[in-house]
Amino acid sequence: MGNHSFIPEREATFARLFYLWPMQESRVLLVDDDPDVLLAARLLLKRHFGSIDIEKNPEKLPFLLNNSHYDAIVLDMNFQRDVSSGREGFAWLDRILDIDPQARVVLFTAYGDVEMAVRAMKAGAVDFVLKPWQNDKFVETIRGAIARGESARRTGGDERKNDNAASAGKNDSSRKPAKSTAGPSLTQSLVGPSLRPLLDTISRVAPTDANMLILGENGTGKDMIARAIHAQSNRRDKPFVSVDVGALTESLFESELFGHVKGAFTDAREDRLGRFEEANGGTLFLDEIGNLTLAQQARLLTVLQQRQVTRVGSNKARPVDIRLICATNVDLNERVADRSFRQDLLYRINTIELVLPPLRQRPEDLRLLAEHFIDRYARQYNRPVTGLSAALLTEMKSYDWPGNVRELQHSIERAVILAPGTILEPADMAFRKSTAASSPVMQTMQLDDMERQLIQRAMQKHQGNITDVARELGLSRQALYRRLEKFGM
Ligand SMILES: Nc1ncnc2c1ncn2[C@@H]1O[C@H](COP(=O)(O)OP(=O)(O)OP(=O)(O)O)[C@@H](O)[C@H]1O
Repeated sequence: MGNHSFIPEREATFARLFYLWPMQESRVLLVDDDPDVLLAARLLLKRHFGSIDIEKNPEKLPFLLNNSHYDAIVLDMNFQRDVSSGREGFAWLDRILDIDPQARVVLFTAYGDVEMAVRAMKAGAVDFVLKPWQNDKFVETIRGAIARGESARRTGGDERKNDNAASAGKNDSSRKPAKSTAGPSLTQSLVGPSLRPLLDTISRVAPTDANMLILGENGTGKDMIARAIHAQSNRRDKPFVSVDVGALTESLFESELFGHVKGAFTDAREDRLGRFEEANGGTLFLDEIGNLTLAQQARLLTVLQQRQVTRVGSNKARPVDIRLICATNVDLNERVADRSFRQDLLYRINTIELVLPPLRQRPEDLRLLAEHFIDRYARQYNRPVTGLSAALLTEMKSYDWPGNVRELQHSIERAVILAPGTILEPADMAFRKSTAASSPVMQTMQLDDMERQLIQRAMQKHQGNITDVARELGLSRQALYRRLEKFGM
């Protein structure tokens, strides 16, 4: 168990990575509207990477990316002090990936809760860094991001897109219709004995055009299941288009889904196909459907009923032929009961419902999943890791995996890169603090705990100066006061 020489060995492994990927030649771009953050981060990263560019204004991103190549981009989530939703960060992340789908973006956030991190990864970021940061962790994260990019370049692919196509559509922010990457062999990549009955159901319902609703927590494999359905359907040679509707802002929703014509609004410089039309003849996968506003639900319902879309700024309706698959991690029946989700929309999308249990409820899948990821990352990073110890498996079984398979995958990836031996041991894996957070109450407690610690640290650092603490944490002063009160500080 306790490997006390862990830290020096980790360092040794870093040295190996350093050798494999010459970080001294790497270029990193930091984008944050706080000049203090920029300066401090540059000071730190300068010692480890070739050159560090800093930029206060995210509007400059297109110019910078079109004129320089960066091996990693560190992007702030919240550019307006009072906003903690990360929306702006997500919008800029999308923009970066539109310009360069291979870009390695690490998001910076004071709100490093599990959900935000998971969303960030899903939206195409390779990692995230919590503010205030820990120096070694920050450097390690950037290093990992660069190393992965380098490795993907060498193997001629992007591992985000090779994720058995699971997150490819989401990460591929280029506007090209996501090609039907979900080949017939895909279901074989869905690892886990507990999934067998689900896969049997899929093979029966996939060839029908029935609308499907996939339910499950973040990271349980909903996207993979959607692709497996498409791969076994009669539409398999047509596009599979995946849209994270939960991440679309109110203003983007319509033009993203239904398209727009030139001149429809200021930025509409040319006609643009919406996702419905891109998916024509194929499958449209709408993820995070539970997050739609009532107005968005009404617009979506109309399109589904009429089976035609009208691009923003046009009055011509165009027919669309799509098979619809939706997914969500929220309880839609509860939403219907509290009237935040339309019952008629639910009935239209849930002809067949599939439920993906959280990873903590299927411990029998852990070993195979872990071995699957070890095999994959050992090959990808050319590391000699071949398996995991019984002790590690036991520990994995007692952990509750709040980020589900995605969290397991990322933990194994890191462990494979950093492990000193050929068999992964408990000391090689970074489990989140609590191992018993299966109830929502426990999860809230963890987040509260994390938040309290962040505030405490910032208060110490700025000797109780509320303005400085609020600025560092990306909070308004009022929001900070509310939290101080909540934590009795
Ligand atoms: N059964 C599985 N076998 C192999 N890999 C899996 C499996 N389930 C999930 N994964 C991997 O876990 C990651 C997350 O899966 P996926 O994106 O499908 O989850 P999701 O439920 O759609 O997540 P979200 O709710 O955040 O959109 C992917 O990289 C995928 O490759």
